[in-house]
Amino acid sequence: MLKDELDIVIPTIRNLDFLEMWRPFFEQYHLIIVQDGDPSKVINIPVGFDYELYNRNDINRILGPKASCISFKDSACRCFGYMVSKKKYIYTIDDDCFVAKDPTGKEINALEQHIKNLLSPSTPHFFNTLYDPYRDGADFVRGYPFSMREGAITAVSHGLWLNIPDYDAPTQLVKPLEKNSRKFDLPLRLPILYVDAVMTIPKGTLFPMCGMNLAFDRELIGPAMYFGLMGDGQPIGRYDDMWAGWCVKVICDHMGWGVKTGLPYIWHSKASNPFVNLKKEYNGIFWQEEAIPFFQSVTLPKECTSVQQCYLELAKLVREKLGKVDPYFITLATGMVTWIEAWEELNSAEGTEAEAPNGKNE
Ligand SMILES: O=c1ccn([C@@H]2O[C@H](COP(=O)(O)OP(=O)(O)O[C@H]3O[C@@H](CO)[C@H](O)[C@H]3O)[C@@H](O)[C@H]2O)c(=O)[nH]1
Ligand SMILES: [Mn+2]
Repeated sequence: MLKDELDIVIPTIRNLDFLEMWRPFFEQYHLIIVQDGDPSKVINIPVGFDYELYNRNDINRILGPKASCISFKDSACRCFGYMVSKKKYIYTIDDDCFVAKDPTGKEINALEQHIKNLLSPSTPHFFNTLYDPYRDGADFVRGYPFSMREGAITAVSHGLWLNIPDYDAPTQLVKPLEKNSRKFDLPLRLPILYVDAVMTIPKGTLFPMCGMNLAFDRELIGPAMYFGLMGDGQPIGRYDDMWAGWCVKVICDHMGWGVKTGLPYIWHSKASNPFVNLKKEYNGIFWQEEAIPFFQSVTLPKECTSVQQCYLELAKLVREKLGKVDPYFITLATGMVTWIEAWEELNSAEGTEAEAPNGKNE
C-alpha cells in the first residue's frame, strides 16, 4: 500500500542491520536516512533497499544558514528527512526498533497498520467507546450522533512499543527491570501488555508523542512536525518529539484533523542509559510544567487557515509566553520560524530540489 506515496525516515548513528528484519515490509519503500553525528563515519545499509542518505555535511550544504534549525547529535535530526521528502506520507522509526509479534505470535507489519490508521477517519469530536469504529468488527455505538459518523481526516498515527516502553529517565530508574514483555502469561507486574486498540485522541487533549514508531500525512501536517532544537549546544534533549506532538495536536485541533494512538506495536530493543537521559531531560521535566498549560491555553486565530500560518503564530506565542521561562524558548521559537522558511524553500512549487544526496540513489 502507498509504496510510491510514502517515505520511511530513519535517524541513525549506527549501522542499519535492523532493516534485515523489516525487509519483507520495507523493501518496496523509499528510505530517507538521516545520519547524525560524525559525517565521515560510514553507515552500512543492507543491499536491496532504495534510499537516500543525508549526513550533516549534506544538511549544511542544502540548507545553508537555515541548517541551524536542525538538531545535531540528537534523534531530532530526523525532521530533516520530512523536509526533503516529496511524498504524501512519512513513517519514521528508530534503528533499535524491530518487528514485534501479536498475541497469536504473528509478526506485525507496523507500516501496514499505520497506513490503515492514516487512510481511515478519526473521531476527535465525539469519543467512540468501542474505540476505532472503522475497524472490521467494530462500529459506532448507540448514541453516537449520525451527523458525526463521517469522522475527520487523520493526520497522525502514533504507534506503541513492546519490551522497552518509552519511559522518561526517572521512571526508567525506579523501574529498571520492568519490560513490556512479549510473554503473555500472567501474573505480570506490567501495567500494559499488548492492547489491541486504536483510539483517536480527543480534541482539546494533548499527548506525549514518541518519534520511535510514528506515521503522518506529510502534505497535511508536515510543516508542524518540527522536532525541536535538542542535542549539541542545547540545554535539553529527548523532548524533540514531545515538542512536535504538542504543536501538532494544537494545530490538528484547530484544523479539525485527527490524531490516533495505539496499534501498531514495534519491539523496542535498546534501553538508552537512564543517567545520560536524566541529564538530557532534566530541564524538560520542569519546563514542561509551564509548556503544557501554555499549549492548553493556545487558541489560534481563525485567520490561520494553513499549517504554516498556524505554526508561525505558535512560534510568536512561544517567544512571548515561554521566552519568560527560559531564553531557550526564544532560540526554539527562532528555530521554528527558520524551519518554516526552510520548508517553504525546499517545498514551494518553484523550490529547489534537495541536491543529490551522498548515498546510493537507485
Ligand atoms: O545522537 C543521537 C542519538 C540517537 N540517534 C538515533 O535516534 C534513534 C533513537 O535513539 P536511541 O534508540 O538510542 O534512544 P531512545 O532513548 O531509545 O530514543 C527515544 O528518545 C527519543 C529521542 O528523543 C526517540 O525518538 C525515542 O525513541 C535511533 O535511531 C538512533 O540511531 C541519533 O540520530 N542521534
Ligand atoms: Mn531506542
